[in-house]
Amino acid sequence: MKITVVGTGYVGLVTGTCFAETGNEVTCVDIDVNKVAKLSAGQVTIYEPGLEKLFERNLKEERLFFTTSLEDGIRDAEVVFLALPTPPGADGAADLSFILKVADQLGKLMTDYKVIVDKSTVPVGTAEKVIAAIAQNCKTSFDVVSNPEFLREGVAVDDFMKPDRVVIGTNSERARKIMGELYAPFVRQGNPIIYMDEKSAELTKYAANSFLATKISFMNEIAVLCEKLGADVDMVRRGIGSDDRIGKRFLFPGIGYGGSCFPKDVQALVKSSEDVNYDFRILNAVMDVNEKQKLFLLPKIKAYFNDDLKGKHFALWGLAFKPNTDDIREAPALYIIDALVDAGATVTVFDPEAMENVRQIAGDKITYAEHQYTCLDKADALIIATEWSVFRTPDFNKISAALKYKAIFDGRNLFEVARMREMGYHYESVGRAAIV
Ligand SMILES: NC(=O)C1=CN([C@@H]2O[C@H](COP(=O)(O)OP(=O)(O)OC[C@H]3O[C@@H](n4cnc5c(N)ncnc54)[C@H](O)[C@@H]3O)[C@@H](O)[C@H]2O)C=CC1
Ligand SMILES: O=C(O)[C@H]1O[C@H](OP(=O)(O)OP(=O)(O)OC[C@H]2O[C@@H](n3ccc(=O)[nH]c3=O)[C@H](O)[C@@H]2O)[C@H](O)[C@@H](O)[C@@H]1O
Repeated sequence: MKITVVGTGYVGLVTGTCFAETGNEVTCVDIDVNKVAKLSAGQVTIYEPGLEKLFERNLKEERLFFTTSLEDGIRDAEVVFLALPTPPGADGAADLSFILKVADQLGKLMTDYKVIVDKSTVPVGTAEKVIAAIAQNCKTSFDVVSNPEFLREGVAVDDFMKPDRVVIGTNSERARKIMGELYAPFVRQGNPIIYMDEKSAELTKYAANSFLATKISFMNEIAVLCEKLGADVDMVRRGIGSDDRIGKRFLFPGIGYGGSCFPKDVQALVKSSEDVNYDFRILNAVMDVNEKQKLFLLPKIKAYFNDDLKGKHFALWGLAFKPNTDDIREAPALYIIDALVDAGATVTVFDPEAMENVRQIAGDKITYAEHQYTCLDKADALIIATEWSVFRTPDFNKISAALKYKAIFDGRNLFEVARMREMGYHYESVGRAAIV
């Protein structure tokens, strides 16, 4: 099938590449001229494990194309995916201007029937708005389908190629058939295509992200309680996660959730609720807990340095909002850096993939280390913000030799408390006994 993907960011590029991988001819459209030039020249523009191999193969075998021209991009396409930004507006509602602008352009350009797919995360009722925007000028028939994406960054290719489920929101038999054919290679017995109406599909996406964010904030509150009661959150996590009604995943406490979606999608669902006079109390609490959790380590760090961080120098391992991605959107590390600098401290950072993205926004406010151990030079203490696997079994001899104080503040509970005690570290983490 010939398809188009409009927007070649994290979702669009993975979507386009994976649909090419199942034999479709895919044209990706983006307004970012540099991005399109790099992609056309064979350079992948995001860090996603496993993407480069698929990308290169499909580019070489001429199933994957890139253009800045929407008109060229949609020509002869049966399906057009919109994988455009839906950032939070000033009031927290999802900003649909990117989507509706392209919908308007499509209405003017389309010359034959197409299925237009909302792949982006959009508020309930957006499909109707997209239909209206296209219909204003469109001379042909078309359908609009809601097909929310559930991939996680860092495992995006795997998540797309082996989805737990595919959600298709449409009342059009014609569109349903086309989408069923397109997704057939991705679904098997255990992970079906779930067909529903557009509004339910739109809400499913927000409900999924919001529930996952709720699990995280719940465990972060349990972690705070563990510290006050002298319990161990790792034990509690294992104790409750063994109940398959709760499940083992998304129960890891830390310094809060970041990324481009949980923060914006929880906020957008709260806003959508307010718009229909509903006060979504749980989600307001989820957001409040998460905001506070980002700086969970700061009081511990300040207490260790007698509430005076002026002139102190910190090594910070981890910048990306989570491991295996270069994405720093809403990364807790950025909030920690700001708090340390505001308190008069200096910071040297290291991250396996996200350094350039941080350098673009933080510039020379901080310093950047080429290696995780040179990051420790002249540091008073080490702070860990992202659980990259390369940080999980470090050379503690190098750490203790480099740090002025044998102090580690671990926002992702990487190390065993007992072991840190044995090695004589001052070790503080989230929801577990502090080693002082
Ligand atoms: N990043 C993720 O892990 C996931 C994101 N989503 C949703 O997918 C949507 C896209 O997210 P990302 O891919 O992360 O965004 P992104 O910001 O990485 O990519 C968006 C792309 O759209 C392009 N663009 C903007 N205006 C355009 C236009 N008029 N024509 C063509 N291209 C245009 C931008 O240049 C950019 O390359 C959002 O609604 C997001 O909530 C859903 C699931 C996962
Ligand atoms: O809509 C989206 O963009 C995507 O958002 C999340 O995926 P993602 O944000 O890429 O990353 P996650 O692995 O979900 O982690 C999100 C945040 O939660 C944090 N987290 C995750 C799990 C956990 O147990 N504890 C925890 O603090 C991570 O550190 C990270 O900051 C969802 O998991 C995807 O299903 C969804 O498609």
